[in-house]
Amino acid sequence: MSSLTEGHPPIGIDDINDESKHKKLNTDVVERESGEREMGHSIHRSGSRPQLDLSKAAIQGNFEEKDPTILLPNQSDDISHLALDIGGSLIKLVYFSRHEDRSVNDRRKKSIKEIFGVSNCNRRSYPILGGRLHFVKFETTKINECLDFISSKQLHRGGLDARHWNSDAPDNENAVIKATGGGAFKFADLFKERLGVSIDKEDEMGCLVSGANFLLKAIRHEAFTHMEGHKEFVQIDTNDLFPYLLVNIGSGVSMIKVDGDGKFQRVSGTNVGGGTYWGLGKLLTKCKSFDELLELSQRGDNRTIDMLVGDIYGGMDYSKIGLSASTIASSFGKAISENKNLEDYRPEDISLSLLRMISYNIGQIAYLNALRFGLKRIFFGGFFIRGHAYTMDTISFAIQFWSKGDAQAMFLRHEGFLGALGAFMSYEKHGLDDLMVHHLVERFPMGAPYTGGKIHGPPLGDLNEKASGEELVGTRSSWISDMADSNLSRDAWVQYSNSSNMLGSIHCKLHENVHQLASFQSVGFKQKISWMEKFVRKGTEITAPVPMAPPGTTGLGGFEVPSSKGDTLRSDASNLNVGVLHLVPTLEVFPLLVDPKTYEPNTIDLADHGELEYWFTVLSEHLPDLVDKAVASEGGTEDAKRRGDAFARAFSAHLARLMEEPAAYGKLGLANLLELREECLREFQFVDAYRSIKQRENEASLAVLPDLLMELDSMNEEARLLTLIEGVLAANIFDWGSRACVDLYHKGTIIEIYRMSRNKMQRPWRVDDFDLFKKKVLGSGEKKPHPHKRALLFVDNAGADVVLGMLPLARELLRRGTEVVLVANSLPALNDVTAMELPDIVAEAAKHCDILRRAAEAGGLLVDVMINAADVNKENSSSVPLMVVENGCGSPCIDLRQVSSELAAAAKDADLVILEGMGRSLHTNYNAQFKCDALKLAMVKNQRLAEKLIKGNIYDCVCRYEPASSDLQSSSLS
Ligand SMILES: Nc1ncnc2c1ncn2[C@@H]1O[C@H](COP(=O)(O)OP(=O)(O)O)[C@@H](O)[C@H]1O
Ligand SMILES: CC(C)(COP(=O)(O)O)[C@@H](O)C(=O)NCCC(=O)O
Ligand SMILES: [Mn+2]
Repeated sequence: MSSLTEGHPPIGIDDINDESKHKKLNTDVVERESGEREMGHSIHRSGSRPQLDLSKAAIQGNFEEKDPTILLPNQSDDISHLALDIGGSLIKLVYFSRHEDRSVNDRRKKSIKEIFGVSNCNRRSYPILGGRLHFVKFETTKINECLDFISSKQLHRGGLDARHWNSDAPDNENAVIKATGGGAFKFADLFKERLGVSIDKEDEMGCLVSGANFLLKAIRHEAFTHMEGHKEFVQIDTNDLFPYLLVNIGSGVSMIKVDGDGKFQRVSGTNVGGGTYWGLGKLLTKCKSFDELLELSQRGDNRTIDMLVGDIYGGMDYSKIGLSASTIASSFGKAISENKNLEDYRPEDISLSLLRMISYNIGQIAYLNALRFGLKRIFFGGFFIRGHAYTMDTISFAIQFWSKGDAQAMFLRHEGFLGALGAFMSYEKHGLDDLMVHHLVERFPMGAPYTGGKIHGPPLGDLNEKASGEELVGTRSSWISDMADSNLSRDAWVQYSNSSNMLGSIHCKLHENVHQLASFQSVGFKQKISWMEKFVRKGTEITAPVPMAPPGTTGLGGFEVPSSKGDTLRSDASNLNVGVLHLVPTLEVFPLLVDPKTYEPNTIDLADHGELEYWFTVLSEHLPDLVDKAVASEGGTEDAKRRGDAFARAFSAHLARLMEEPAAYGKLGLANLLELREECLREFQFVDAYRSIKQRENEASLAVLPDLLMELDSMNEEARLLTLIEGVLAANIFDWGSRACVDLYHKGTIIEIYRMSRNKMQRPWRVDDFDLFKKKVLGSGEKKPHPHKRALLFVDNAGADVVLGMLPLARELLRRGTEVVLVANSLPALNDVTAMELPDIVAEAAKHCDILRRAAEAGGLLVDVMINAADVNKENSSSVPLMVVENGCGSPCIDLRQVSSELAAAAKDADLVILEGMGRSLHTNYNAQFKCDALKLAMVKNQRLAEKLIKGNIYDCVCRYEPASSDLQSSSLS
């Protein structure tokens, strides 16, 4: 909007929301990209970072410069494109980064592709690229910082895919960057001079509109209303989006009537906008930054300076025309009658009066234009809004007031980035048009600062605080050598396996007492040695404390429950409200959902403040234990400790931010919080915090599995089915994410409780549809039902949960002729088993069980050297297959709107879904309805949830069976 307001005063604060704020701009940029460690997983939604190609790295420009840019000429980073919106006040930058498919050579995957016919080919003539969209802003007065940023990230070089995106740019010589805003004209020469690129100018209004249309169609929680402090996301019906009024409040204000994609008209505008507030505010209050000015307004009282209706009418309302005494009659009007100078007014009051004046005025003009064209919906964008509650409330109030509730003001989370996004969209064949809501996953990295693959402390103490870049960067020479020495992870693993064995044996000794006690007990009861007794004796292997870093080394004793910031300014919207958009074209909606439109994954609504506070406390209190596990999982090295601290600080900062504004990252549910924690661990390079715990639990469980299977085989089918379900429920107690369970582990009693609940599980369970399920599987009387064709078993935890619970159940289904697909996480989360780990577990189990062996062979799970999955299938055509697919996520919960394409393919022939565990079947999907039969199994390991959800107690069980909706109809008809 620079065309409306030229000649701005210098502006104080710069913001880089890319991954965080950094003072040391140039070096940070390179640092943060250098931290990639191979995760060893096929990554759908990872926070992984690419390795930098450091060859021929050289300092660009003057060596004596404080923060010289380091050029990595051979580093493509697969950056594909960059687009800019250079406004009067701020430069907005949207760039895309792509990562190569790093999927590992997973034998499971190959056979899955054969079986389900999943292919990597895209039907389009050009593919939608998987990758990430980043959003960054700079002050226009600091354009050089922006150029440095582009240059250090090599964004202007177009990367490998430049030709693909822009056929006019065969090489960097003629590189062209799409840009909009007045600065695209004003600074074109500077771009040519500094970066050697030409600016391709795009129409500003067109960009605003295409940016807004993209966001409204593709981002689930983009638009929201804000009234009296209450933020509510609006579900946009993409088929009923137009027409609407788009009001972009930048330096100046544009009002655009939007009738469709590319169909719009700028119908009005005003020169009294964001630039006016900031410019006038700066003169009147001597504020140094926009945020300071906004913060002042929060403590202001505009009545000291505004002339109110009451001031004119002697304290009375002017009720005849509907004006109350407190209505502003004239902004700043009191200043005329009082004999005061500027210094006599509080800057706080001035700022508030100015903010209200401008917001009301814009609201009123917007309303008049909506009225003029009969538009009911008004979307507000532009950085003037800055996610600021009071500004939004003021505008909403104005629209509500003037339209008498007829029109609605809505705001956009990517408020200021509409134009830049639109410019990005103007590249031909960007593929974004084809993206659907389920292809996009938004992540909120904290900006882990890397040097040479190491994270140097947390970047943030408080989100309003600037990152202390200094401590992150050593001298220039050490910085370069750090970069060259970035491959530390292998050594760390070797070190870890040695030290963990040693510590493990010490702990074994410490726990010998518990061990002995357990065996005495079993002798005392004079029970014959059953698999359970063996398992109890193996108990020390399971409950022994995990090797930990020496106490106190993580430097974090406890974590205060984050408290709301009260009336201070919310953290800068652009720092954390807008994340990095991951474009994952392989994600799909789970095809067995009855109605994906009304599906809501979360069971607990965190909009309830009491609920929010409770879960925040739970997560905060779990943090020290999690950090210990995470640090131990990386060998307890100094580097791991530092990262542990950094992770804890970053996650606490997330919690604090969300406590302050729960909807800051979109609609917040418990699943989002649990996933955020895992993502945050990954950002700080904790690949799998519970790796060794999972391993030892798997081993202990596999050792007793043959005996369990024998015991099961001695039962009749009715008793067996019940025992199997009991087994799943009881084994769900092995959960390292539950505070109560972790306490049981530490006391060494978890196995006792497991044994107890397994030996005498009390039916009826709190939710008990077992008889219904049994009827469906076994039939009643003479009538033998058809077996299910294919069952999807969403498995949960490693160890007993999967080995002694879900695998035996899978085996029973296989034996009855049902194909079984084990659905497991793509990435680790707590102690959940992953799809990568499952084939080895199955292979081990198959050694002692023919049913599992044949099925696993038929499913291509036992083929180490894949000959040809098709042949294997032919050979085993008599066996129903057991398969493993990844679910596409790395969280203890699952959002079925975004699952892997292989899961979606496997679901096509499935007629039974079994969801197991608290995360997948209670926190999420408890109320999900499926087109096929569904069984939800979990032990409730949290007292509050038990009370709330099932009016029961901790350790109560849920066995919820819901037949396919068509079955329901036929049974109600008969
Ligand atoms: N950190 C900031 N620095 C300057 N202005 C800011 C900042 N944050 C929000 N603003 C507000 O945003 C306005 C610029 O909004 P923007 O949408 O970027 O418009 P433009 O394209 O005209 O620069 C400023 O005039 C000011 O009111
Ligand atoms: C993280 C979990 C959902 C994992 O449970 P699972 O899905 O493994 O059964 C669960 O442990 C949980 O909700 N924990 C937090 C609550 C608590 O500590 O009581
Ligand atoms: Mn779990």
